[in-house]
Amino acid sequence: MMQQILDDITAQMALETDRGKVADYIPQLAHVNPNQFGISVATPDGQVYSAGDANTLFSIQSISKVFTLTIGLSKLGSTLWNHVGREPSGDPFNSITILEYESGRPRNPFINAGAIAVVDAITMGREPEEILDEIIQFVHFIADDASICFDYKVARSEIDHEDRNAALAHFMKSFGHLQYDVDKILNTYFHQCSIAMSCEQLARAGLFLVSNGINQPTGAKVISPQQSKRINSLMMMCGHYDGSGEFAYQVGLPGKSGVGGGILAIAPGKGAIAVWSPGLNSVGNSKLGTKALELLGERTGWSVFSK
Ligand SMILES: NC(=O)CC[C@H](N)C(=O)O
Repeated sequence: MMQQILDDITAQMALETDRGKVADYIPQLAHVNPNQFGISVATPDGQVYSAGDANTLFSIQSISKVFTLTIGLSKLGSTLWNHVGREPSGDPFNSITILEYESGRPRNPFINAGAIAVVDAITMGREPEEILDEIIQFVHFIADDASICFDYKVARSEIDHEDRNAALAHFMKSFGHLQYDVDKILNTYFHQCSIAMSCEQLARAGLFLVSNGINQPTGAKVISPQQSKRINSLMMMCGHYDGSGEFAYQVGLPGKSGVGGGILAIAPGKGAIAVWSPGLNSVGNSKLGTKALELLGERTGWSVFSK
């Protein structure tokens, strides 16, 4: 049944001619072939269903912000919210405007400024290498896969074109809102965004958010039930930036997108869905990925707003 749904969606996506636009402000991502599409669903009973290019590695980009938020919440608990807010911004992911009105405190952990503030919060005096080691080990733990690694070419490409993110970070620092060296924080941030994963790996990594903080197939206790619920609610409200309302309306699931064209969506109690197609819509979210999740929602009835 699930396999059939994924095969049907993949066949339908192959017919799409308008596939969106690959992110080119990170030159290394501009080389990715836009004709690719993959989808995987991991369920708490340990099954993984896949179709299309589900084993191809892609740059998870902002989906990594879910992982650093999880690390931040487990390390700092509710004091994390001294560093970052939890309201939707209604602005693009790299916008600077509200930062000035709100004294350098980013609206939420999923816009770039908020994710940079989370990196600052979890730095705790350490060098980027140490924090990155913690982040990648955490990803290995939740995905139950030690082969996952950074894509250093993508990270380098972002460092070479860092102006906007550097502006956000310096602006926050000018308000006293970042504690550590901006270059080091950005170095960590760009590497976390460069992590390369397949849909299968990403769907498995999302399983802890399906089952109240526990990855059921491995038994790994990742985070408390309350924190898991809260991460899901942040994904619902803020995971697609200024496209979050539309995504909630069309799909009805907590989700987090990245400019690499991936989306991780969580159907609590049912499954984690990872979808990837590199072409983006006008607000920087995967065009076919969003469409595929709409179709999946229709076929499965997996929306947190329906029964
Ligand atoms: N939306 C995204 O995926 C943005 C992440 C990207 N690394 C950036 O900072 O611009």
